[in-house]
Amino acid sequence: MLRSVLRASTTRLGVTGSRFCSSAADKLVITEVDDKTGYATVTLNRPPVNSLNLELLTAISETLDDLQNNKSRGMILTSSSKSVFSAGLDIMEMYKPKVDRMKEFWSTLQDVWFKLYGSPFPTVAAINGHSPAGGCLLSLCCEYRVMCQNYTIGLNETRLGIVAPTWFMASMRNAMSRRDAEMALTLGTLFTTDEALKVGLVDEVATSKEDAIAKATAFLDKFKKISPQARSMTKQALRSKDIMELEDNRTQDIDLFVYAVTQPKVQKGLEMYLEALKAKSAK
Ligand SMILES: CC/C=C\C/C=C\CCCC/C=C/C(=O)SCCNC(=O)CCNC(=O)[C@H](O)C(C)(C)COP(=O)(O)OP(=O)(O)OC[C@H]1O[C@@H](n2cnc3c(N)ncnc32)[C@H](O)[C@@H]1OP(=O)(O)O
Repeated sequence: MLRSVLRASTTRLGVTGSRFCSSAADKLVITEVDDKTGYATVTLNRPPVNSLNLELLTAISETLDDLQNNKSRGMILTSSSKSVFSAGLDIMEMYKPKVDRMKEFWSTLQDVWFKLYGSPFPTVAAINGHSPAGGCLLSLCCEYRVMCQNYTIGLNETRLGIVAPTWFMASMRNAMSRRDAEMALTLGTLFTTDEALKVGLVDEVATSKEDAIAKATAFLDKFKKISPQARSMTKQALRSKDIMELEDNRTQDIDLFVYAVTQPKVQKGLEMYLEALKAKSAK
């Protein structure tokens, strides 16, 4: 039985909420902990497409802190949308940006990556909708991915004329073969669910969100008889090279992001992309 709500994270207005004080629908991230298993289901809740702006990233980051502080037994990451897991980074954070906010935005994305990619507790993404770019990154940070049928997933940055940072690339390389990752990253491939299964970008296919959560739970159950400490030390050792690489280059990575995104050519590209998205949604 799910009991809500472990932590009421940042609201859509960007104000930190308190425990149990307002309805889950107001929260950017909803955390529910199963009494029996101790697993937390973390639901991204920023309609319409869970695009990752500063406030949503802050809420995710705070949620990950809470789970770690509460010695979580496992986390399932999913979405409240019926058709989108996450549309990736909120393009409005990069289009005509204010530099200070942009730096905070990127630094918070780095925090989320450190906390999720390096989390001591086991993590699964129940991908119940499209998952391009930053959405794909969130799922790649998890140890296991279960994806519902008939959606798309991938790091499609090159299709937008931008370059995925090296730590995005490392996260993909950790899940699939180097060769497939190189092809996927250079082409900016958005895989269908079945294609993603074939290349190992996802581990299982589900018929519904409920089925995805059930399969995610079954994955977490596999660790019941494994020492949590031995498990987390093994995971962190395997991922430590990627983590240290970004730790050593955090500031340069932020500077490079600001430099790249503020280039007139990139701004023009983002403008055209936004226009195309708006025109599509207006149809
Ligand atoms: C070395 C460094 C070098 C260079 C550095 C440069 C850059 C740094 C790297 C940055 C890495 C970037 C990562 C990213 O995540 S970029 C974002 C990429 N995302 C996408 O391409 C997805 C775009 N969205 C879609 O394809 C569809 O929306 C989606 C997810 C399939 C859902 O489709 P649908 O349900 O039909 O919904 P709509 O398309 O109608 O969208 C509804 C509504 O949302 C707006 N929207 C969608 N996606 C975004 C987004 N990512 N950001 C902001 N807004 C978004 C869309 O415009 C609609 O708005 P409207 O007002 O018209 O309702």
